[in-house]
Amino acid sequence: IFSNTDPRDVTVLLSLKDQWQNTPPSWGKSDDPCGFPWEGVSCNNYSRVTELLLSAMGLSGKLSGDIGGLTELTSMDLSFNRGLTGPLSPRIGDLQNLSILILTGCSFNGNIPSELGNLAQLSFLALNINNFTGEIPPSLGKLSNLYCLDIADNQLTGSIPISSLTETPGLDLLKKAQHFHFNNNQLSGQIPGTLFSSEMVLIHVLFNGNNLTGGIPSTLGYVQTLEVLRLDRNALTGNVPLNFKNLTNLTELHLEHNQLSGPFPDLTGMKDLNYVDLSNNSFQQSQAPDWFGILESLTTLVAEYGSLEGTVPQKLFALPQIQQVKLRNNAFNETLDMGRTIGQQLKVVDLENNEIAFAALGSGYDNTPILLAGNPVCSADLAKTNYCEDMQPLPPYCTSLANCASTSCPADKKLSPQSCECAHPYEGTMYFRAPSSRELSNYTLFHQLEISLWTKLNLTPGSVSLQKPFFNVDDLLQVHLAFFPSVGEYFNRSEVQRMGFALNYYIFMPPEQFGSFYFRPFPYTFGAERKNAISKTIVTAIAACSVILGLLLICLGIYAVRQKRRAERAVELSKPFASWAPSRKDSGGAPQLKGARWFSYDELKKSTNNFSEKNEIGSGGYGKVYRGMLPSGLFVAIKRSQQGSKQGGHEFKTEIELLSRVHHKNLVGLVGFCFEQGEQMLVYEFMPNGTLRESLSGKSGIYLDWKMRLRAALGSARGLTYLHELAIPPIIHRDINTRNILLDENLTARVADFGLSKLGSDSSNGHVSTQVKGTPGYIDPEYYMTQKLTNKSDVYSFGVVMLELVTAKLPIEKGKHIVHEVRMAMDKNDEECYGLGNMMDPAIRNAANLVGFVRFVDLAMQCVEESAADRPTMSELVKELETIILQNDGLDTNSTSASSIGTSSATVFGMTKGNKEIREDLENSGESLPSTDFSRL
Ligand SMILES: Nc1ncnc2c1ncn2[C@@H]1O[C@H](COP(=O)(O)OP(=O)(O)OP(=O)(O)O)[C@@H](O)[C@H]1O
Repeated sequence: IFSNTDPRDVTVLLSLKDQWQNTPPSWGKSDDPCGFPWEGVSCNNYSRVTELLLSAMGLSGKLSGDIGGLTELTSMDLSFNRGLTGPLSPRIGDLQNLSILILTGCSFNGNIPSELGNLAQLSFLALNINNFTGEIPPSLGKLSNLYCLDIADNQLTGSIPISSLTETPGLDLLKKAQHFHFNNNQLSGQIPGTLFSSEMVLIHVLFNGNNLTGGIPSTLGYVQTLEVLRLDRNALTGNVPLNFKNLTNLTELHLEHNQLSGPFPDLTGMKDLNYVDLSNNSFQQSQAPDWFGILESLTTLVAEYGSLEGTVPQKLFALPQIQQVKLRNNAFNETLDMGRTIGQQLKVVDLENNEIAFAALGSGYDNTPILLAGNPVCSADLAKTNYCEDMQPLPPYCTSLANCASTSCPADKKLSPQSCECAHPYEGTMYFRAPSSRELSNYTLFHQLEISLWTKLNLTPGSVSLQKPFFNVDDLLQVHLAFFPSVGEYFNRSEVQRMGFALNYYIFMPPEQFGSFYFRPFPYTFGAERKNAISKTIVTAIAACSVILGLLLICLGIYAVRQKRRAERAVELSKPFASWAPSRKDSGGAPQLKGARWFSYDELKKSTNNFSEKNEIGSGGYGKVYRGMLPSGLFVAIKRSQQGSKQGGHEFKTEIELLSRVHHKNLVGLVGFCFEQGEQMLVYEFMPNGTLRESLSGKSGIYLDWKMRLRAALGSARGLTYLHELAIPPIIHRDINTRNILLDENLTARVADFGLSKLGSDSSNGHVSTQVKGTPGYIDPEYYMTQKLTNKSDVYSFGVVMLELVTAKLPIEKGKHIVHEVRMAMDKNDEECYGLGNMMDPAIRNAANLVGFVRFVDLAMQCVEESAADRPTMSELVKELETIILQNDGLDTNSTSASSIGTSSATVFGMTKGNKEIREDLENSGESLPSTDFSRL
């Protein structure tokens, strides 16, 4: 029997299936996990399994050595399957192609196998939240490509291994690592001085919650890239190194709950520091340092249980970002004078249990709780005032169920805030490591989080419930979340998998104020399994048929009522658009569109021949795409959103307002939109010559020679430059790939699909408030890890596009990433092909002279530099591409139309299409076009 799966891999998967309980229902339904896909299994063109993604599937059992047989595996994610137990087999070290290994939130125990050190490709290793014991294997130091090492929340003991002269490896060799997450273990001994050096690029060093002793090594001060440093809750002694003040990129510093001594730390140079906690140490008695009043980014200053004396500096309260000043249990003893100007964001000043005898408090900060209980002033001037009482904090935020009146649900279900119906939500806890706000009752902030969750997880607006946020013992903001299905009571497996993936792979990014996070889902019981149980009961209880029939009728009744409610809800949801229809006089809510117009549903229906299959030209994340012809004869591409991808009315409005403002010859323009009869459609200019990918794969019949590829690169780079630098507000595309670069009738490259784009940030640090997924293979690894989105993330994706132009290969083929492959193959001594002879697209390899080839490849490789700071900007890229094009016979760089190069008839082998040809296509396909339309041709 023909099978699409390599028999070796079938054997391994069958063995896993036997060892595990609760595998997805599709497992075992066929003997061909690639061909008749088993959920969570992905394969390459060579029938080998490359991905095993089974996060939060409720799996239980062991992971035996058989897994070592999946030798082409590049990604394995078994996270949050609490039932997975037992030790990790050393054979995991046989997975030579593994790049991502995520076993977070399972119950694996025993030692971390030292064989993991053999996985030379590994870039992401997450073993956190398990029961691993023993020491950190020094062999992990051999993982020279490792980007993230997360072994937090285990029971690891021993010291942190470093390399030695006897050639034992150690973690000091991990020069590419950006994340050392070792927190909440039982690690002991000193933090080795040689662990850190100036060559390292660490962003997060999380060593909190261990038993580390000795001093903080001054070498940490050399790691200039550091952004978050957590050494709290250890037993560290000695002085804070003097060179700490040079860590100018640090945003968060936790040194609390240690036994540090010496002078109070000097953090003067930390201009980006926004959160600092130095509480519960043994620093020398001193006045408050100068930096209290000069760190402009500071939001939270905590230095409780110390021996600061003298005055609390006035300037501290005037810092522009300051929200919390927590200095209780110190020895401040002079008059408290907060001055006239206080920061707009100031939420709490806690100075309880100091020795303040006088306070000059004006009226400017009536709304800021100032806690002074336990100071002499409370027995004198301020006695019996609010300042001296225990303040009751406002209740924390909870998603409102006020609309659902007093509806209650059985114990196993919960009330959906969106439909007010009882359902089985997908639940979990989200932990935020460094939120910039400490306000737990802030409606706007938490509601924004809900909106970003339902938008990015493709859920119905309002279907996220967020309960009682609080700061836990680790000072992480902990939030309970429940996601409700849009239809019915249950999510299906692929929906749960999709949400789990988005939340665990940082594809979802919360609003900027929340910063980095991790998510721990609760096990989910799927509806189908329940139904199975029910159906067995039915079989054994055939005699009760009539009762069941009766029940069914009742269900039908309930269904009808629900449908009615849902319809009412849909009407309600579209209310913001009621004023859009041109017939309405009220234009208060009308979108501010520039050059795009409103279409009625009937108009678009007619233009696509009733959305006929023949008019379908593709489909993507948003929904199906149809070709349509307007009465004017203009061809358009109509993107019709499918059920899951519909947005809230206001969001849709904001999006089209944004899209309609963007006009550039290298961008696919928005012609209009439709928001009617429950439909959301975007109408774009039609690009008759398909996508760049279709040209490179030969599918569209359009052959692009070297010069045309250069033009395509320049054109799309110009389009992107416009988005980044000229659009107001600036836009980061976020999903640049060769499917989103289209070719118009002149073969000019036009960047499309801003559906995933959101407003770029005006601020230079490039944070944005929401995040969306990009396309695997094109996603900037730095963005992926840090969740900080900048224009440079587009530059990375564009670099991948440039490599595709050279090789015609997909960015990930046979589990290998194009960037890595090109980097390995590059050979500066090979003047002609730069070492890429075997990788180049044969269609251009044999051409006589590829002028500027080496420069082009170099440029592409700069774009895909690991660190965003090393990549060029889009406008720099445009200049470089123009220079390369000029080298090519002094071509006119003003034309970015690929066909305008050279003698077009000689270089364009395939037929390119213009409007006329499309019409002919339609006629030949026998498709009926509205006669009125035809007469205008
Ligand atoms: N303006 C257009 N003109 C012509 N064809 C288009 C146009 N826009 C999209 N298409 C076609 O429709 C297909 C689907 O496009 P769409 O943008 O919805 O998805 P995608 O970019 O392939 O994937 P994703 O939504 O995941 O980014 C494209 O591959 C392309 O063939």
